[in-house]
Amino acid sequence: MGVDGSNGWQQTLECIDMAFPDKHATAARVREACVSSGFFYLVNHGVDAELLDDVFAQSKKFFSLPLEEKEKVIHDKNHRGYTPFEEEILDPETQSKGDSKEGYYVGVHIPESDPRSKKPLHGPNQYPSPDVVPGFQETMDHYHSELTKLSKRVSRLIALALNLEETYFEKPGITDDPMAALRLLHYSEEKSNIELGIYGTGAHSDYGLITLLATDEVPGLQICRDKDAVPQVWEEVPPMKGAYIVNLGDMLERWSNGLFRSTLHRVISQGVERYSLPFFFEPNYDCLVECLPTCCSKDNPPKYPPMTSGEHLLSKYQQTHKGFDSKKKLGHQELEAHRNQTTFDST
Ligand SMILES: O=C(O)CCC(=O)C(=O)O
Ligand SMILES: [Fe+2]
Repeated sequence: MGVDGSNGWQQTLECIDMAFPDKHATAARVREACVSSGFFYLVNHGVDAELLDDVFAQSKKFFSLPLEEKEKVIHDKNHRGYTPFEEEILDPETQSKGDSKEGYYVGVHIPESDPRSKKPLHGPNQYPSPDVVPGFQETMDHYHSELTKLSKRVSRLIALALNLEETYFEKPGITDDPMAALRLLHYSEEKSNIELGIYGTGAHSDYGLITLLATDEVPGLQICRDKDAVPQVWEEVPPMKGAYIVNLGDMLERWSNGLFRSTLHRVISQGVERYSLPFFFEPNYDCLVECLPTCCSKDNPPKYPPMTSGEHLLSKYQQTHKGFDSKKKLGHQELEAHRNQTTFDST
């Protein structure tokens, strides 16, 4: 194993060109990628390069503020706002301390007056004061809306790749009220050390439908195609300027009965600062995720029990973030009642 923790070899990931005119040919390549690694690059995606540069610039500005300023927008009960260094620990069994990164969540802005704001993880966004980071809110809201549109376009390719109708994931109840979250990430200069359990981001798979990740040009992301291999083989995913790195979340793995992979990944920091922007596109809170009829049969029964998107996200956030407690929002009984309602609604 190399000093950086990689195993020194690498297979190139698929690079999907969104401008390619034959969508069925593109979907076939997406299928290959989803089955073999659960990761692919995305180019010609239509997101304005200047907008992306602005988001990185605003993110740098925010993270360079003094801690006391950042703590004014510390993450709230809906998981919006600032998460300090080491607050998150994605792989507690392997890590000796939290991830060497700080973050900032921007979700779908739902005003308190909207009844949906009563649901866990739903509510207004937090933003730093415009006097402190001018233009932050406008830039982030614009980028969030562009990435929501792009995620829907990618979900169409994924639907075709699963032999479903193109708009399957856009049907009412699935992603028409998505829990889409943009996260700004800043990794410190702390060099990762596998022996000591110090990681930029501990090994994990993402939780939802898809993640669209933009990174700066500093390497560090690694994937492990087979989490059960002994020893695990980690491959680097080099940064590609202007491209997104798309990866699949747990919910897609469950929908597809394990055919499409939600692959383990981590960040090994090289001793230099790094900035990245994952955009997590998650189904509606109440969406029931269960094996698609086209992905199971008598010989291939469903491998996972059904669950709702909201339940999965809440349990993951509780496992990985020190300060997260969604029960602050709903009383336990209300949460139970809400769950029962959810299950009833979506069957
Ligand atoms: O920073 C990166 O490159 C990856 C971050 C990541 O995997 C995540 O936030 O889920
Ligand atoms: Fe991730």
